[in-house]
Amino acid sequence: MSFFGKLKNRLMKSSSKLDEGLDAIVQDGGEDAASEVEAATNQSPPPSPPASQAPPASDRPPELAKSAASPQELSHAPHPAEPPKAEPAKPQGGLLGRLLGRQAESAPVARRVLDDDMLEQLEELLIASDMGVDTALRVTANIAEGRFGKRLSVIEIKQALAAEIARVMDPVARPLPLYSKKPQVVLVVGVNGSGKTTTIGKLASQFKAAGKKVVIAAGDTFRAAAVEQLQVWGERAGVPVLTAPEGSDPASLAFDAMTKAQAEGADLLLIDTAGRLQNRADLMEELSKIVRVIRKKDPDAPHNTLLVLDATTGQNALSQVETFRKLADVTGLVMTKLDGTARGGVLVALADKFGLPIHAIGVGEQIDDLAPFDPEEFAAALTGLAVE
Ligand SMILES: Nc1nc2c(ncn2[C@@H]2O[C@H](COP(=O)(O)OP(=O)(O)OP(=O)(O)O)[C@@H](O)[C@H]2O)c(=O)[nH]1
Repeated sequence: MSFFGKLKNRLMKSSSKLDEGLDAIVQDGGEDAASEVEAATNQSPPPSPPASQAPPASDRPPELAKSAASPQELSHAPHPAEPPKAEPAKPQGGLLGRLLGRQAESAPVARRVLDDDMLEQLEELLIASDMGVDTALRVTANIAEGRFGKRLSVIEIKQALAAEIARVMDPVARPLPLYSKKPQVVLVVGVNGSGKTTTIGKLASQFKAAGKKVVIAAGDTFRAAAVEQLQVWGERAGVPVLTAPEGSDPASLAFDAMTKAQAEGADLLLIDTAGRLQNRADLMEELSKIVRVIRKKDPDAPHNTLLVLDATTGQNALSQVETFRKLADVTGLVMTKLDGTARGGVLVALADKFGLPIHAIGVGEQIDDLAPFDPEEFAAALTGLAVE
């Protein structure tokens, strides 16, 4: 199954929440437009990205190019600002109905005038989906522009919402940059349980599969279980994992790993770190010592500092970004566990508030459940617009 298919299926909780909420908002104060011949389905194509911001297909990583809608599909998609064209209803009356020349009436499509009341309900729905107050207000204000006072169907609102979400997310959708520098050092930070180890395993395996030589340093030396878990991932990926005795200095392990990676001509060195936020001063010192030590070997290292966030923590992810930006020079984000959470909206809030690159998202525990972040796919999946 394509990653888009997985994303769509696994974001069901978030999208069904928005789906149902939008349905309820339109029904509440909506009028049935039974006279309009329009297919009552939410299976419309994903909205086209805003023309000014859509990246050319050639700029996308191959994984995304594969899963994104084809140019033909996109060219058939209605512009988010325009209501979709009415499609002739298919005869549904069954054999007898057709023999008798009768057709089932096409299901009526509810519409509602976009007024202040409806905008307020929309804001509340977006806030409930973890988009945060500021972002929810901005998104609804932009949806209202050019549509205020118009009668909208659920599909039209979803298309407008998806287009707006994609517009917010587009500037932050950046795959992990790869440099010619060897080894490229990637420091991975985040609270315990956010998915650092799993993300390192997935990244290692994907880069290895792409022909890169990868070394992993199990820098959370305080948790034997974390080290063991990383070893399992390393074995799976066929990547060496450097470990140190429990309780030993992670900076010294990072130094050894850097030495090994340089000696072996590795392309990538992934360094896991501890995530104990209980004592921020200790953690800050630990992280800055790792950085100091690896800079003795390469003054530009680490080349990336990835903050791994767990989507199920919702708004808490925002405060984690604030905290870790103080502890380390965070250069990009990875959001894990987007599967099975109703809190996917937090990614929109993160993009809107911090503008940090979102390099990848995780939608499961398997090795291939990590992919570059695609704003249009995400927006379509989150709003429930996506189709196979
Ligand atoms: N459903 C789902 N689970 C995930 C995802 N990423 C990680 N997990 C699970 O989340 C749990 C914690 O992940 P870890 O990778 O151990 O997190 P960590 O940040 O390394 O945690 P510590 O080792 O405690 O520091 C594990 O059970 C993973 O299998 C994801 O994208 N989706």
